[in-house]
Amino acid sequence: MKIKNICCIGAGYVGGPTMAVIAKQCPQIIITVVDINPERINAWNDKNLENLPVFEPSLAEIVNKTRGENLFFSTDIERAIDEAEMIFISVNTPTKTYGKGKGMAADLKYIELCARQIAKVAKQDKIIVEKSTLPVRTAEALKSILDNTGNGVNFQILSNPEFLAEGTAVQDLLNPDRVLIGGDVGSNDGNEAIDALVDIYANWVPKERILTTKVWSSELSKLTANAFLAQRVSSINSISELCEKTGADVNEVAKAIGMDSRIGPKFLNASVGFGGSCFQKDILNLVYIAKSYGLNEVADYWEQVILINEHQKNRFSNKIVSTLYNTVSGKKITFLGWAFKKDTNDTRESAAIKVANNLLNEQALISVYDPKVTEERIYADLDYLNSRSEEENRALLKVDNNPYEVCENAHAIAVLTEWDEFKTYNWQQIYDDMQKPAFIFDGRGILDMEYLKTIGFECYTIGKG
Ligand SMILES: NC(=O)c1ccc[n+]([C@@H]2O[C@H](COP(=O)([O-])OP(=O)(O)OC[C@H]3O[C@@H](n4cnc5c(N)ncnc54)[C@H](O)[C@@H]3O)[C@@H](O)[C@H]2O)c1
Ligand SMILES: O=c1ccn([C@@H]2O[C@H](COP(=O)(O)OP(=O)(O)O[C@H]3O[C@H](CO)[C@@H](O)[C@H](O)[C@H]3O)[C@@H](O)[C@H]2O)c(=O)[nH]1
Repeated sequence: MKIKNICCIGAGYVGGPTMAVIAKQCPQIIITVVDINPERINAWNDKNLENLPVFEPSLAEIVNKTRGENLFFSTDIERAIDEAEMIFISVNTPTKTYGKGKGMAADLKYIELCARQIAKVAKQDKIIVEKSTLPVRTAEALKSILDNTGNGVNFQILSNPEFLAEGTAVQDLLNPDRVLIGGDVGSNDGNEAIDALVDIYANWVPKERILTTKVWSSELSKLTANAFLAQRVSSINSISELCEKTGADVNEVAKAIGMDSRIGPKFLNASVGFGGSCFQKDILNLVYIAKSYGLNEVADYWEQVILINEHQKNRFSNKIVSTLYNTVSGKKITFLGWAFKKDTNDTRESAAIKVANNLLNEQALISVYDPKVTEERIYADLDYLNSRSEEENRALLKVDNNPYEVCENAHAIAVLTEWDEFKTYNWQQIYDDMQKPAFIFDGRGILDMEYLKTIGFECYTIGKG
């Protein structure tokens, strides 16, 4: 079966870039990305490409080329569902904030709403593709809703988890390490559905990189991949603390172990802690699933990855306070970076939020500069914590869009995101305009500390004794 019309429900960080790349690589397929949030859809349709809701290198060029040709963004969800032969579900699956599994399990209410809407509208057979990250065996629940509430049409459910990382989304989508497709491999209809999705990816992904599995393996592989990646970050971060005590250098340790081909060099950058919308949420979900099967040792093992990450963020803010003579009350501390990593405007679970909150609890005055994150977003992140009133957050934390002004009169600078531009600043000028001693805390290990010391900065880098 050759797919000619695709609908993607959810126009977020995954739905938008993923569909833009499929549209670019498959001009023969019409793709409509729909969302319940009209502001998001308007932003995707904005003539000014600067206003797209997701910033990713090269994304605007691809949207510019495909939008209005074979890529469409719309709020008319029913129509898009009706017209599509294949529907990707790419809605958010955040950690539950209420009820059973609160703070651990994935909240599947948005997924269920999608399933019910598809069931209501669909009048012809459809292939449903889970693009969102879901707990293992969600496909079963989806199938039950679709079959029991639908109009008697046949639904095939595939799991096709997305492995793109933000900041490199377009590159990752164009050149994925692998594409994973789980389906009902035991039935003809299941295999036909799998083949239809394989055919789409085969337009640009070499066949040997398209892996087909049972649905459950595919769903669980996504959670497992994120758990392994985050585990590497927590492992090196735990060693960073030991480096600081012993005089070892975490970069040297990372290089030395990474040259072992069994370990490999990637994902060994010590940092102020991992952020992003996925790692924490997906590991908590894995822990919850393990517990729900009574596998307490398995759950405890993975939970430790999160605990080390919390510790690393707290350790960084504690270091700032202790270095600044045990008080930051009334002192200006400048944050360079707020996004959870460079080359994205996404701030979900960014380490900067937790570090800021800790320092605000100590009555610090924080000023933030990030090249891509808006003031509105930064305040929304802080307000969401409910630690203090909105007025207090605005009084204690300021946002500045000039990197030099934001550092003026600061007692300390903290680097929270590894944006490349921070490396090329005129650090002498920044030093001259700061309070003395001028402290700098590099939470990302990107600055040339030897050079900064010659200027006169008092320097701290994570993992350097
Ligand atoms: N962000 C990433 O880098 C990434 C990578 C791989 C996988 N994932 C997974 O992909 C999924 C989506 O993540 P995201 O970052 O794109 O989330 P997001 O919050 O950016 O986007 C989700 C969108 O879905 C919309 N939505 C929710 N319910 C809807 C409904 N019933 N009908 C129509 N639209 C609806 C929301 O309005 C929102 O715009 C999650 O499961 C996530 O774990 C994310
Ligand atoms: O050596 C490293 C590597 C990463 N990080 C941090 O870890 C977080 C996550 O980074 P990254 O994995 O690059 O970005 P994400 O967009 O969160 O991507 C992860 O989460 C996605 C959502 O599930 C998956 O699709 C990707 O494969 C997976 O890498 C960020 O805060 C990074 O700064 C480190 O501190 N040190």
